[in-house]
Amino acid sequence: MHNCCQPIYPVAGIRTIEHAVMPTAQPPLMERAGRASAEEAVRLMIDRPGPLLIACGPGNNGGDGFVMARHFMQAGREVVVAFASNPDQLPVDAHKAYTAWTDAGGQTLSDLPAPPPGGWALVVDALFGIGLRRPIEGRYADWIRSLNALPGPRMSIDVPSGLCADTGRVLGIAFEATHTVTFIALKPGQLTLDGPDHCGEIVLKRLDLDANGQLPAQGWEVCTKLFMHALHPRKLNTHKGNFGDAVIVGGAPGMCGAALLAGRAALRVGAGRVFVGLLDDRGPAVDQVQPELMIRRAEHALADGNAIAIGPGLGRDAAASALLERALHSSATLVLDADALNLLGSDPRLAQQAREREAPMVLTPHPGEAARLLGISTDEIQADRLKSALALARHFDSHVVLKGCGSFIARPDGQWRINRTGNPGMASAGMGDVLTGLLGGLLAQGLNMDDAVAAGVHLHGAAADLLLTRGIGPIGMGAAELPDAVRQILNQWVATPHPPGRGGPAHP
Ligand SMILES: NC(=O)C1=CN([C@@H]2O[C@H](COP(=O)(O)OP(=O)(O)OC[C@H]3O[C@@H](n4cnc5c(N)ncnc54)[C@H](OP(=O)(O)O)[C@@H]3O)[C@@H](O)[C@H]2O)[C@@H](O)CC1
Ligand SMILES: [K+]
Repeated sequence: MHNCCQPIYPVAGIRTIEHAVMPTAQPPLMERAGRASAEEAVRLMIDRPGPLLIACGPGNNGGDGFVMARHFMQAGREVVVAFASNPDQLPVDAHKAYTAWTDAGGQTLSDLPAPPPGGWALVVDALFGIGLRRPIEGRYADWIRSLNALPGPRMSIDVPSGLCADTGRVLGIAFEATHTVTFIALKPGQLTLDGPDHCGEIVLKRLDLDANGQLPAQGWEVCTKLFMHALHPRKLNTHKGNFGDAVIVGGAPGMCGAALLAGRAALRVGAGRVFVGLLDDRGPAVDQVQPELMIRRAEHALADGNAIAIGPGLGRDAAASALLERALHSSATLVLDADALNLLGSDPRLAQQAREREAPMVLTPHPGEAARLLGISTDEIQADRLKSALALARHFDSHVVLKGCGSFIARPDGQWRINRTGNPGMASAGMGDVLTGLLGGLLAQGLNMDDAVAAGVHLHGAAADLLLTRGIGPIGMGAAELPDAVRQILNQWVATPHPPGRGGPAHP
């Protein structure tokens, strides 16, 4: 669990911070970055004798690699540096680092050497960092392919080469790191899409800079500190009326399970009463697993709650559309998911009503639903998930959760968050319905939208992570298994509101 929130900057923000501090920074930032990388490498090489291999590229990322190499050589460790570029074309700082390396007696090889008999103690990728501008091909692609095939730990400096630091897209081919040492601040591309698969464990080295002090961040990592102030231990003198009424609307024929899953999640997150409105006339009158749920016909349920979550298994027929229209005209706080989003994407009139709605609302699309809402392809959504989430939040003037690896929370004012809990066990049917129910249940209890969305998304992933520790998944993890884990985690959080975690600045 992360209990401190880190600011996250796209490349443009990192550049702004660098330019502000570079002229006066002593020691220079590259010296700090190279030393910090060396410190981390030492940790990874405990009990691993033998030389380390550092592959240096044509820019300042390569410069970090030269500084790192120098530190190891001065410490008496054997280092092999591969560098295929013209040193005279290195940028100023990297050229200084190259010269310091060769002045200290270091050499470079223009091609990757064969591994020594006992293998490399560590393979370091200092080819490209935040300056990657186009897909990698030719010699560097061959290098990355060879490096990825080597056994043992693999460390990337700043960003795995080939990974777009802004979007998490692989441009051509990307280094598959087991560890990434990143500088100044986290970057969005490390935390979403293909970023987590390529970064491995991420270690942040701030280089003694206060990024948020230099440039107030728009984006933050979701952590418990963001929302714990809104979750309180229960007083003794309480009753169900203190914890709100959540309404789930959905469950067309063949899809009742989706609405029930959402209802169960709303109960387990603490809603006082949960009503499930089903469209299917022949749907169950009672949920045998969770008989606490009050099941009724969808059109009768809408009036019951202060928070309405509409969409799970809703379908897209005229009855579904009419229910959505009624929900949009209600004064309840709304969660829109699944077919509610598909209806908005296909009916401009409903979309207009959603845009004009004044009461708080959150949309929780997966990439396919987001694509329908914006009238573009799923690939275009995934090409820049942050940009897509922010565009949706602006368009609908509401909070948006763009689900997927590294779910983004976007606000209409351009602020955003990214969540790091969760695991691939969640790539299964019904997980989105559970999130919808969690949000409905938290909003019914009176949490404001910022707190409810951050808490719901974080809790959703943390519950799946708890199941993983019990050997449940990732393969075969079921959405119905999540609500009980949600209850366990939430009660732990409330009992211990400030669990120990990494150090670092608190979110303001
Ligand atoms: N600035 C600072 O103060 C600090 C920076 N730091 C470090 O610097 C890194 C950023 O350095 P950077 O800006 O030099 O970019 P970097 O990632 O080395 O790549 C640029 C080079 O790659 C080339 N190139 C790009 N794409 C390519 C491709 N597909 N295939 C082939 N070539 C390609 C590009 O060539 P060009 O596009 O100009 O032709 C250029 O030569 C940052 O991640 C951190 O590690 C730290 O020391 C802290 C202080
Ligand atoms: K790199």
